[in-house]
Amino acid sequence: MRLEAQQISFRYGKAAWLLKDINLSVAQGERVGLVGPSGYGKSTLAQILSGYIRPTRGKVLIDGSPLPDSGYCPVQLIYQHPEKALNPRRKLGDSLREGWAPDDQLLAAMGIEREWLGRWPNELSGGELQRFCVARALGPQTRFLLADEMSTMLDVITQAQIWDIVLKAVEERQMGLLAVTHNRALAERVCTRIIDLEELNNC
Ligand SMILES: Nc1ncnc2c1ncn2[C@@H]1O[C@H](COP(=O)(O)OP(=O)(O)OP(=O)(O)O)[C@@H](O)[C@H]1O
Repeated sequence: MRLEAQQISFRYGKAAWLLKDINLSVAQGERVGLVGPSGYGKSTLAQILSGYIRPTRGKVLIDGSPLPDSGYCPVQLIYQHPEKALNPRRKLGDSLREGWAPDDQLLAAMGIEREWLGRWPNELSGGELQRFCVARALGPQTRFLLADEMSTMLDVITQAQIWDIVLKAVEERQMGLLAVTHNRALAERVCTRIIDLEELNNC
């Protein structure tokens, strides 16, 4: 199984081109780091690869077919800002179970307390919310996980716990991982290959 960006170009409205003729591919079981300076379009590319925004030109393919228009997307994006990824009008337990129902073992491993499931998103810290977003993205149909600065806002111990869970899931289920980060040391530690967006982009 392979996630591919073919000749992706993107601009926000009439602004200058942000991404031009990007080609990249992530294979099943591969862990790829996407690095590059701030503002170069890493998050935008991650949103294109997971189907949240459509490229101005080019295609995103999973095993040669476009991403599904509806239903559970096999490419799951974990945003840098969990508060933007959760519906403020849904209790956390309902948001968590949108795509699948994580078991108690995973919730405990993620440090998610049962009592939090009945709370609203504004009643938890950013780090606590991010644990929900990670758990939600690890559904059984996930084939590719895109982690956009997933752990930046977490303390060092929680960062390590969450990366440990994610890397175990990636390994056990042979998912592909694309980790967007400013932190080259982190990319070198967790990834099998590193792509620099500055080199990939033809703007
Ligand atoms: N919704 C939007 N509308 C217009 N411009 C946007 C939008 N989102 C991002 N941009 C602009 O696109 C550019 C790329 O943003 P993006 O977040 O993709 O970069 P990034 O490489 O992930 O940055 P960082 O490393 O700082 O998170 C920035 O100049 C940003 O201001």
